[in-house]
Amino acid sequence: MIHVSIIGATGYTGVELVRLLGLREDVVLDHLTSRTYAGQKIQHLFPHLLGNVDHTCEELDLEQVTTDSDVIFVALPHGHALPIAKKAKEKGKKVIDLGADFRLKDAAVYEEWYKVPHTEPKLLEEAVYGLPEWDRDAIKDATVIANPGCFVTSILLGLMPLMKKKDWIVPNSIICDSKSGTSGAGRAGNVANLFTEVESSFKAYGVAHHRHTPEIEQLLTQMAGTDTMIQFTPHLVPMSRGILSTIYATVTGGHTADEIHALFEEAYADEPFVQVLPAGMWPMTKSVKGTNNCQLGVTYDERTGRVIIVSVIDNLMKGAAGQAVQNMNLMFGLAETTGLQMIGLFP
Ligand SMILES: NC(=O)C1=CN([C@@H]2O[C@H](COP(=O)(O)OP(=O)(O)OC[C@H]3O[C@@H](n4cnc5c(N)ncnc54)[C@H](OP(=O)(O)O)[C@@H]3O)[C@@H](O)[C@H]2O)C=CC1
Ligand SMILES: CC(=O)N[C@@H](CCC(=O)OP(=O)(O)O)C(=O)O
Repeated sequence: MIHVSIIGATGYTGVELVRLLGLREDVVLDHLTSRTYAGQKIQHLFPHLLGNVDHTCEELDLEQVTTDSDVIFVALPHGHALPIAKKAKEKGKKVIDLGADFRLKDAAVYEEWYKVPHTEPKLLEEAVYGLPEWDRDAIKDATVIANPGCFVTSILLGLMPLMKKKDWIVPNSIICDSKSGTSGAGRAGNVANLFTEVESSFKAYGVAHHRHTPEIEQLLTQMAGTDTMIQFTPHLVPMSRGILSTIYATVTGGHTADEIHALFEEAYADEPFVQVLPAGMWPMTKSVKGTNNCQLGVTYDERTGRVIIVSVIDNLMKGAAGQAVQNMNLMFGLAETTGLQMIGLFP
């Protein structure tokens, strides 16, 4: 049995973790924490859990949580995972942080983009970036996992086969244009995410300064082995879940559309959660809703010399809770797909 606590269980990613873990026979949910809803039953706050998860939300008692649980999922705003990971490490327990506190390897870069001091530089050094398709062996041995950002996951999976080839694309030619549903912004009240503001509308935000930019560049640089800079623009679209990223890059000479498509098919042939669509097919967010899947469409435009990749994920699943559970499975020596194999909803 794996003993689990979820810190921030009443947020969108926290409650998605409850959905994924609540009925697993190999998992015991010890503590579900929330400041606002402490003392209330989670199934009354979220009726989709009725009859399945009978826990009452609690204030965080860090001593208790790190005594009782083998692994602690932290689903809090950035900055808040640092003391939790410190205590868990002292007690020999594992942490999976869904936020950004352990993603950027350089504490100064984290402080510049997130505007909070990084108080755990040693843990940051030890933390493993939790993208299984990139380095699942490192995840198996990790004690602190930095679960990747949602936009970041869609973009990294879209570019990884090409980056690993080192010289198939011009590194600084990459443009990532991403669209997210509003659950990406979390559950906390915010005027910009009101139905009246979002409905029938579509807008760009964070243009030229979104905080996922350094995270994407850090991983692409590792994959390619050369400094890589990208242009990243996120957009907000009126849907609850889902991310669609359209990625463009200039291809170096001599590669054909068939060759590039074959590269993607081969790279992901054994990956349980990445599906490369047949040439000429393009993915849609609806196909991955509620699943841990990433679907990719890819082509090469010989006229412009650019590769075009379209990548879709569910931001709360492969972009957050699903990927976090995939990481937990790896850390505990389970089949990576445990509790995560599902077909999407349609329509
Ligand atoms: N939404 C998404 O698609 C994704 C989110 N993430 C990351 O996951 C983390 C959680 O995101 P999400 O679930 O969307 O966020 P939500 O805003 O939906 O939930 C946040 C949770 O944290 C608690 N919380 C909020 N503020 C504080 C605080 N100051 N101190 C302690 N607890 C607090 C809230 O409950 P209460 O206030 O009652 O304590 C709530 O349970 C964030 O770091 C986010 O960046 C990562 C990938 C995708
Ligand atoms: C639509 C929306 O607002 N999305 C969020 C990104 C999702 C998120 O929570 O950020 P992390 O993945 O880094 O944790 C944003 O742009 O800030």
